[in-house]
Amino acid sequence: MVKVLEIQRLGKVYRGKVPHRALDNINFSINKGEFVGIMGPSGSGKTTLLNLLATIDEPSYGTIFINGKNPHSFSRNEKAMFRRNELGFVFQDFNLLEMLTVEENIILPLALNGETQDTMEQKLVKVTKKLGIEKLLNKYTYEISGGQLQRTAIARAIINRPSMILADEPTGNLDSKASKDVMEALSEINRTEQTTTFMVTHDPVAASYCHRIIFIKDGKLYNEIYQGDNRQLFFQKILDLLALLGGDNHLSMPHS
Ligand SMILES: Nc1ncnc2c1ncn2[C@@H]1O[C@H](COP(=O)(O)OP(=O)(O)OP(=O)(O)O)[C@@H](O)[C@H]1O
Repeated sequence: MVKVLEIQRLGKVYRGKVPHRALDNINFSINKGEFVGIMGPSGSGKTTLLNLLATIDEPSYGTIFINGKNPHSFSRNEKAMFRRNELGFVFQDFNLLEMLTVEENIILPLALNGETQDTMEQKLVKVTKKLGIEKLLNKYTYEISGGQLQRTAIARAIINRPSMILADEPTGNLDSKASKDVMEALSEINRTEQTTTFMVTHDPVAASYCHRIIFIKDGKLYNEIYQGDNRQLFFQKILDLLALLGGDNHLSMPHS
C-alpha cells in the first residue's frame, strides 16, 4: 500500500496568555485511494489539523509527510507550489470567484501553472463531464445552485490531479439533495480516479460515504471505524460514536 499521508506524533499548541494544546500526539496514515473522514465535537481540533495538512499553519511538534515529502520543511514559495500541485481544496463556502465563469474558475489552477490552451481544454472537458457540469461552463457563480457550485469547486480541486483532496465541510451549506449529489460526485471521483480524499465533516450522512472515519476529541485520536460494505450500518455506527463523543449529530437517514 502506498501511503499518501503519514502523520507522526503531531502536535499543535496555540501560544497565548494561556497556551492551548489543540492537537496532542496524533499518529495516523492514509493509503492511496482511501476516502477518510474526520469527525469530533466542536473545538476538538479538526480545523487545526486541516490547516496543518494544508500547510497554512505550522505544527508545534511532529511531522507530516504527503506523498513522501515534508512540506513544512519547505520555503514559502516551495509551499505555495506544493499546495498548488499536490493538494486540491474543497471548502464549505465553495471559494469560487464571482467575476469568473464556471469554466474560468475551473481552469484557474492550470492557467496559474502556465499550461497551454489545448491542455486546459482537454482537462476541462474530462473533468466537467465527470462532474456533470459541462452545460454550465459559461454561467457565472450567481446563476447556478449550491450543489452545482460545489461540483464546480470539486472540478477545480481535481483538475491538476492532486495527490490528495482536502475537503472542509463540503456539504455544510447544502440541502440534503445537493449534499447527496456532492457526496456522490466525491465518491465517484475517489473510486474512478483513486483520488485520496480527507474530509472534515459534522454531517453523519456525508460521513457515511467515507471508507473510514477518524474521531478526535480534545485534540487526541479517540477511535476509528471502517465502512465495510453496509453504508446503513456504518451510518448507525457513526451516530453511536457521535453520541458517545457528545458531538452534534443530525438525525437524518442516509440517502440510498
Ligand atoms: N488561532 C488560535 N489561537 C488560539 N486557540 C485556537 C486558535 N485556533 C483554534 N484554537 C483553539 O483550539 C481548539 C481546536 O480548535 P479547532 O478550530 O481546530 O476545532 P474544530 O474541531 O475545528 O471545531 P469546529 O467543529 O467548531 O470547527 C479550540 O479549543 C480552539 O478554541
